[in-house]
Amino acid sequence: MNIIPFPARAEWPALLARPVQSSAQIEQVVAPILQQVRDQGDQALVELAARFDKVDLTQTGLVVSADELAAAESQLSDDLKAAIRQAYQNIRTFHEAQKQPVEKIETMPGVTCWRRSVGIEKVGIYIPGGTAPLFSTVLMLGVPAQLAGCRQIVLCSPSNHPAIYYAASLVGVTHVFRIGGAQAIAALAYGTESVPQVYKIFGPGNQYVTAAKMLVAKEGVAIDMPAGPSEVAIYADDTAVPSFVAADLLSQAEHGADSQVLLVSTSKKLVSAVNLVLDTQMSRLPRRDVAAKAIDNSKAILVDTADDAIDLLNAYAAEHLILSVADAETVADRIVNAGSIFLGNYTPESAGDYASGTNHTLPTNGFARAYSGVSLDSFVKKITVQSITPEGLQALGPVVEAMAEAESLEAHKRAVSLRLAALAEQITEETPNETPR
Ligand SMILES: NC(=O)c1ccc[n+]([C@@H]2O[C@H](COP(=O)([O-])OP(=O)(O)OC[C@H]3O[C@@H](n4cnc5c(N)ncnc54)[C@H](O)[C@@H]3O)[C@@H](O)[C@H]2O)c1
Ligand SMILES: N[C@H](CO)Cc1c[nH]c[nH+]1
Ligand SMILES: [Zn+2]
Repeated sequence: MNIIPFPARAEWPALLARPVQSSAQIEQVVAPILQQVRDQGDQALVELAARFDKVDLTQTGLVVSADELAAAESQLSDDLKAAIRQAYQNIRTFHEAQKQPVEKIETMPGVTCWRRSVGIEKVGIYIPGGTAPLFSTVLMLGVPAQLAGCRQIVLCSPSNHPAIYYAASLVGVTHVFRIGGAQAIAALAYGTESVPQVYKIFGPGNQYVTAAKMLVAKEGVAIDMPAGPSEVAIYADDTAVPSFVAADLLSQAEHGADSQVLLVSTSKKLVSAVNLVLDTQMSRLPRRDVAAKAIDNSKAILVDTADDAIDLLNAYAAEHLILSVADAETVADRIVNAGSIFLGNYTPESAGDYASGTNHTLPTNGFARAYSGVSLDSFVKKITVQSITPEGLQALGPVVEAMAEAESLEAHKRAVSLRLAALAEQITEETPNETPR
């Protein structure tokens, strides 16, 4: 990996930029795909699958049948099924704990407000499968969808790996389609003869998938967030183990040539040791060509102080941030921009990718400055409810009347005034006339 001395702040934006195509370039490819699916529906999906995925959907069909889903179980080893079930359980436990009890709040006597969480009725989950069948993503999206009570969970993936189908059954997916890329996002956004239109689209994917999500979001379909090519930043000092650091860097580099990894350290010795093992480890990877390209896009940055490292990491806003430093928890408290943080030498990023319980669908390309990763909340809407007693309205009404009048919204004011007048009349009727003696 290229070793770079601590750069001047003016150089940070260029240095920390991800190796992705510009949005204008990628939209030129993706926009016509979206339009084709919108115009031609299923026929476009068949044509685009042949062009980009080299599959003939007229032979296999677009829809994955209930029988195919059920057959997946017998195609997996018992060990893999047990691992998937354990991951399912951990992810479920972590996401279930995100449920919040309904709390009714009295803002004034007689004025009560609360929020109800309601699962989004129809959601689409995209499962990447171009270069690797990411069945772990089925758990990451399906578990919170299931816990939220989403009624329709529509899964699209270009991969037909049985583990995707096995995990889909575990999380209660309702529809499965053999489609990938921008065309799958378009099908979920607009609907086709076979694919139901959904209200919100979730899931990671390559640059085409991510650009398609961003484009359909402009047209009113909700999306989780931009979750593009994977990345990791590692902040390591002399307490880090070079072979662990190298393995963590390669774990995200092997996702794709457009991935990026970053090593930040105050120790030249550590960086050199990591670089040495990195080459050896990389040469043994089946996906070494992909990883090597990602490593070419990557950097090791030498910093003078911990403060510089923390500033740089906050500016980078990594999808994943590993802190392999002596005081990892203290450093973590000072991180304000990251998708997910991994503390200490024995918390590999892969644990979060598969099975610790946290969600691996995370913002990339600096979007962690403003977005969170997927959680249970991503799959629910919060509906606010309020209830006001007559006494409550007598106290609150004049506040609303004064504000409505100042905004020149007479009907708003009247909606309160009429009720206050009716209450005043009732009170007069109910009060017995006092006869003077
Ligand atoms: N941020 C996250 O949370 C997260 C999680 C998991 C994976 N990822 C990332 O997801 C990505 C998965 O990418 P992938 O490619 O393996 O699978 P993918 O399923 O995202 O994309 C494959 C699809 O891309 C389309 N495609 C390929 N080349 C194209 C072209 N030239 N023009 C138009 N469309 C084209 C094809 O239709 C294909 O089906 C990786 O970059 C990985 O790092 C991110
Ligand atoms: N690292 C990916 C998120 O960027 C998630 C993943 C799935 N499988 C392996 N890794
Ligand atoms: Zn990964």
